Amino acid sequence: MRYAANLGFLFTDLALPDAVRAAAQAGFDAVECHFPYETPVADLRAALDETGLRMLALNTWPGDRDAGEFGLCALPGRQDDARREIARAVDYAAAAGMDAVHVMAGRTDGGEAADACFCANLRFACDLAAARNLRILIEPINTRDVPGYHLSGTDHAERVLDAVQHDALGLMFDCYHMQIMQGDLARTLRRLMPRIGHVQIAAVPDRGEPDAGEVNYSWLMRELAEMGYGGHVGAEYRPRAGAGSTAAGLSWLSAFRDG
Ligand SMILES: O=C(O)[C@H](O)C(=O)CO
Ligand SMILES: [Mg+2]
Repeated sequence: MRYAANLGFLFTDLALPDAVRAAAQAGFDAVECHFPYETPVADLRAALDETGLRMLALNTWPGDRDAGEFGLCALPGRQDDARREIARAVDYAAAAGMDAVHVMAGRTDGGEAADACFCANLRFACDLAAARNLRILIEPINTRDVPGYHLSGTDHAERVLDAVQHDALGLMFDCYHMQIMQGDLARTLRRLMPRIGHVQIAAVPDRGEPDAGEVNYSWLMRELAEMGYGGHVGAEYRPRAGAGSTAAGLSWLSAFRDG
């Protein structure tokens, strides 16, 4: 299995280009990020070119997090803001040579208006992304960490994928969120494999290094390979000893690879 360092949580004591270099030094096969927008894309490209790593994906802008926003794309009445941020994310991802954009839904009342808004913005995003040879990802996020998040389970994600019906649209299956919300990870991954665009892991319940907690990821990664998943697995966890100690907590990487 190939592993990507999620630089939204790993090596965050470093500027993004240097975090890319640290991830390469640590032996990751790729990187992914959350919100790179303050980093000039030329600086990021230079680090990616220098290390030979690909940056797999970024997130659309979450909005005003101090005001409780965590995504704009399912918020009725915010279509202009959402589509501006989708366009910005697609432009940045294309310029950085990425594969995908994770379109963040946001906190809503969960009603039909929010879902219609989300699907319309996803169609906009998929058309924009497909023209740049990018994919769009949607990710169910657990409502214990993010109360009210519009997309929090795979049944709803499947309804959205069915409603949007676009080849560019895929499911980002974050095992941390899905273990909290619904469990049954292996069977759900196997059933949804044709629709999976990316997989992420972190320990449950503390979201730390994945070689601890209630999920046996060493076993699950072997199952994922057997299912035929050919993508990277995103290590999207918070190092227990702090971001400055990311490298010290990477014993799981070689252990998982050695199977
Ligand atoms: O938090 C997550 O798991 C998502 O992948 C994300 O990046 C939202 O910031
Ligand atoms: Mg995630």
